[in-house]
Amino acid sequence: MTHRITILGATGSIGKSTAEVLAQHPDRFRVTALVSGSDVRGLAEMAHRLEAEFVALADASKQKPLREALAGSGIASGAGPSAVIEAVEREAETIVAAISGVAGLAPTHAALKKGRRIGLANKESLVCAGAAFMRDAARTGAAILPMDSEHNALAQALASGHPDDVVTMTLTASGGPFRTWDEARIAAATPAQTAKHPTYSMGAKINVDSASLMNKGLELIEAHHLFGLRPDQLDVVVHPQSIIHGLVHWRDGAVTAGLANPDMKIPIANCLAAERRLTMSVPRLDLAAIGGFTFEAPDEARFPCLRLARAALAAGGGMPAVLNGANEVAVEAFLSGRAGFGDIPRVVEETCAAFAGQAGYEPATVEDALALDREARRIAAGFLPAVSRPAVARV
Ligand SMILES: NC(=O)C1=CN([C@@H]2O[C@H](COP(=O)(O)OP(=O)(O)OC[C@H]3O[C@@H](n4cnc5c(N)ncnc54)[C@H](OP(=O)(O)O)[C@@H]3O)[C@@H](O)[C@H]2O)C=CC1
Ligand SMILES: CC(=O)[C@@H](O)[C@H](O)COP(=O)(O)O
Ligand SMILES: [Mn+2]
Repeated sequence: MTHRITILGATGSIGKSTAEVLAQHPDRFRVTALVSGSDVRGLAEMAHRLEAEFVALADASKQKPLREALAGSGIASGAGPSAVIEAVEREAETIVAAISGVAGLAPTHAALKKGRRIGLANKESLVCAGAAFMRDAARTGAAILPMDSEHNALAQALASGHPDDVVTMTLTASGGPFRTWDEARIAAATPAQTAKHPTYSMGAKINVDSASLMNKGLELIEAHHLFGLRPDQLDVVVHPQSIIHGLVHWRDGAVTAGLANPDMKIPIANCLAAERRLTMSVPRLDLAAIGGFTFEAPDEARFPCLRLARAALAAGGGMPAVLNGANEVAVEAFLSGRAGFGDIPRVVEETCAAFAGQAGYEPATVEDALALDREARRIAAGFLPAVSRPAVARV
């Protein structure tokens, strides 16, 4: 039977890697729908290539150019929030959730409410609304398949034993492009420098998160929700080679690790497979060629975002949503030149402190979590560096 796939975030790094996996199995998969933000040309080109049934852009102003780009193809299209929901609700066996940031939460949640199988790359959905999201998944029967490389490796390692026998889990971090830099150099880093990830080619936002180690903090929160472990059962080790992605430590002292070359096609293929694994044309892991693995403890003094994320996880309730919203505001400002790299942890810390009085508040629904996200963004924007205004000239 052909397996129908919908990709949310189709024109991004994960979306393109998913298309490469599908291209290796043209008889097995069919594309129901593709969704992106505003990239008309990229989406139309992909829709033609993958013979999608329907495409949607979140940007409602792009309806006309999208229709023109698809003219004569027979591919239906729409633009704006209702078109995105239409894409999600069309019949498909698996939805790949790969929109960047909390913008992915509402469409992913709409897929979850339909009880779909979800390949979840969009970690921000779980960070913002993890408890409500997982509760709704259990209620609707939606299967959440971890696509993030560490969580995918952990899910595979976990399958070798009983979940009640897990003592701890370790997530590995590449350490990012600034792993060996001193504090002052990190604080002055530029967007172009964050784009030089040592082991993966990824989108701009996750590149910044990886460079600040916020990505690993978000992943601890993601693991907490996916695997139901307490914060003290989750830790991080820096492993610059990105070959070991996650380790499960069992009660008898054994450790099961998930290894693979750093290539997102591998976890994506794992999520798209059914009972049997997909055959993938990817380079085989060659340990002798790699030569050695190294490990370091993460340095939370140089990378305070990891400490802040751990604190938000420990605080629980809505604090991870606040952390995530503040981080998105600060990262956006950094990427557009309105803030420095060193402003990111400061804005996140000040925003989390501003919400300390509401530490016990747990958003009961995804909508409540989104409301908290909006409020956190409003507060975080006030902590961004003041826009420099030209001095009034003497007349
Ligand atoms: N890249 C990677 O290797 C990994 C990524 N992830 C996670 O996967 C997610 C995607 O990352 P990545 O692929 O790198 O990101 P990219 O920036 O490369 O791609 C983001 C995608 O989301 C789309 N998009 C942005 N805003 C909206 C919106 N409001 N509505 C609909 N679509 C939107 C973009 O469309 P457009 O092009 O039109 O702007 C694009 O297709 C993130 O949550 C990230 O943390 C997890 C593990 C690894
Ligand atoms: C590929 C993937 O899963 C990313 O989330 C990756 O983890 C980023 O690398 P870092 O380990 O540098 O955060
Ligand atoms: Mn990851």
